[in-house]
Amino acid sequence: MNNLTLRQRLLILTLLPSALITTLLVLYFSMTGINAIEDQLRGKGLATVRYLAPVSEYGIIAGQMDGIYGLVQAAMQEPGVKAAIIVNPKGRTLAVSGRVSLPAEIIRQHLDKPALVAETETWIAFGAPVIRTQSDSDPLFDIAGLDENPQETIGHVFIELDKLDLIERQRDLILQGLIAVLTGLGLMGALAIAMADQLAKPLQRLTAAVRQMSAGHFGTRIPASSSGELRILEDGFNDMASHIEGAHQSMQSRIEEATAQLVFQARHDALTGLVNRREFELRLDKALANVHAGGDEFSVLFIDLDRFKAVNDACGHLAGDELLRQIALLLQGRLREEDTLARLGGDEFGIMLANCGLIKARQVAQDICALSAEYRFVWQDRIFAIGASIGLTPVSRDVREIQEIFALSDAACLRAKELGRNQVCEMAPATQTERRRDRGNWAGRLANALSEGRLMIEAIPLRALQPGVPGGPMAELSARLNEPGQAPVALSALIDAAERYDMSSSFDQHFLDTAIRALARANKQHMPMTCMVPLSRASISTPETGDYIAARLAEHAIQGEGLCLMFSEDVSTHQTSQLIEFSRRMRELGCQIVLTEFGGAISSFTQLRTVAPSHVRLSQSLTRDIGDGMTSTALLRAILEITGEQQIFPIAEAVDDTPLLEHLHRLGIAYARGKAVAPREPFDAWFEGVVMRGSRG
Ligand SMILES: Nc1nc2c(ncn2[C@@H]2O[C@H](COP(=O)(O)OP(=O)(O)OP(=O)(O)O)[C@@H](O)[C@H]2O)c(=O)[nH]1
Repeated sequence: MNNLTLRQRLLILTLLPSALITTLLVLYFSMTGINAIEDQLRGKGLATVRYLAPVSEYGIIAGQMDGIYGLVQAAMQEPGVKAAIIVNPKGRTLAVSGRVSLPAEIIRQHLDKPALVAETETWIAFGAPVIRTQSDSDPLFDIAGLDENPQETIGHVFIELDKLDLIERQRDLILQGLIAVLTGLGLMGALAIAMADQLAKPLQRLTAAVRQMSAGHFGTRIPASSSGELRILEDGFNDMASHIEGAHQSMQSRIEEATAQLVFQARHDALTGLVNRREFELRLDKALANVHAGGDEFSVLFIDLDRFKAVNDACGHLAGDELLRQIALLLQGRLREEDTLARLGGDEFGIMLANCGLIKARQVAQDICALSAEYRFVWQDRIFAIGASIGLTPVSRDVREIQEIFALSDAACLRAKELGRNQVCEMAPATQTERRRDRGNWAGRLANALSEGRLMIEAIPLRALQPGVPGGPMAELSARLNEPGQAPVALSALIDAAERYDMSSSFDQHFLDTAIRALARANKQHMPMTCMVPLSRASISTPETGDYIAARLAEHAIQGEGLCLMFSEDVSTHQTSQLIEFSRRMRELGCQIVLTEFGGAISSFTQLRTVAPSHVRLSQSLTRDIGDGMTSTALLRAILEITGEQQIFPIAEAVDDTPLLEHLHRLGIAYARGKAVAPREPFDAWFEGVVMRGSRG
């Protein structure tokens, strides 16, 4: 019963009792009808013999066989009579008509009065005595003995009635009963269905509408077509649905607004509203792919403002921010719609000049130089002159990946600074021949640096800002290539070169060896220590990296505890499955994973679940504007909440001044690194001084 719908239940409840009552009533009336027909037949039989007996008297007494025969013939004319017999007192037949079924012993029996004498399924027989009655004429006939016995039985009459007619009528009666039952049931069924529909249909509509609503179709409404309480329910549902839909729509639009804002923030710089470095990289990537596909070549400008720090130092960061905003407008004014202007960080801007060769790009860069030189920044009663050092790179098919554009433009910009600022320097991508030569050069330089120990490993110390986070000496490993007579080469350029010339694994192994050796020594002395080792993209893809780490840990008989392997968020986005597998293996060894550049994009949050890092190093774009940037603070708070729930420690980088450090501490950031924490130093010096002797930090 529980599985039945409301309509079915209503139908059962109304139909079942009425069907029962109708059937009983019809049965009762049919049975009464059948009995009446039987009584009628009996009455008719008795009446016939009652009539036949006296009229036969004279014929029997007078022995007029013709008369008696005439009587039985006449009886046969009655409808339903199948046989008629007149017998003498001894049962001998005097006259008979029809097909007699009565047995002889019944015919021979003596009857006192008219009675039913026999009955089968197909016929019924009645008999009556023929009694001699005294009449006025009797003495004339002088029949002997009449006086003495006036009630003498002088014979019997019998008639047999056919019951077929009776059966037929009974059958008709039952059939009529059945028809009555079925008609009644049909009518009641139709009535019950109409009633059930009237009640159940609106309720079914309501149920379906509630289901639709709970499935998220908030526009669902039902026709308010019922009356009474059902109408109140329908109207109430529609009102409720309207309210829910309204609330949902306003919530949805707020979510969409917030999402759009987040997406915008993830792609734009909060201070200037320009696209940020990440978005700039994406657009460069797209444009480069287009060049490789035969599309237009383009040019890239890297701009580093000159003497910007002086504004900050003299008038504070608010003034510096205002200057950055004004410069953004100044630059934008010189560009076309199809060009992209981005703030890459600090006082650095990037420009992608669409469909623009070297000559045209040179002109734009010169114009920007001139504009920047002419520009004056006025803050309160002070006026500042700044300038722009610009690195220009024309991008052709010779460029293989955007890292090359960054390296070339960076180097060109640096050169412009070195040559006296406010000027344009160009760096064209290497041709195939130059590349081969360069490869030889770099490969040799890196190989020599590794074998001759000229690759200086440095420690960038970290400080725990919160009381509850794991403490102890902690440092991120970095490297610098020191070659005689050459400017030192920074880590990013080294990693770039190592990746480009397939030397990543030797490079990474050098880092790993340094860290694992130090961890083993610290372990022996029971000194706590954490080393964060940056690994290249290539290391993720090869299982050999995991094997190498496992082998080195085993060789020094230590667990991976204290060894944190660092990957940029970019690696985790593009090589997610490899990173998941790698981090699983590392966790088995007791090592931890650090994701860097975290929070620059929404995709970062997905990595938290898949990669399950122990630490995240926050994107500089999040902490740079923290002093006055409400958005960054809000974003940081959101990140802290999410990472806090998952026991992931956030690290802030480039923390160069004490106010920022204090601000981060107040916000709840777990660790910080930068000039305000401790300067970078050779790893060995840090290890001996901070870890082994505990003299600093
Ligand atoms: N006001 C403000 N200052 C910033 C922001 N981001 C970075 N800075 C500061 O900008 C300065 C950039 O340093 P530099 O490029 O060495 O300064 P500079 O005076 O332009 O030096 P040159 O490029 O050698 O001429 C640093 O002092 C940063 O602290 C920011 O968003 N707002």
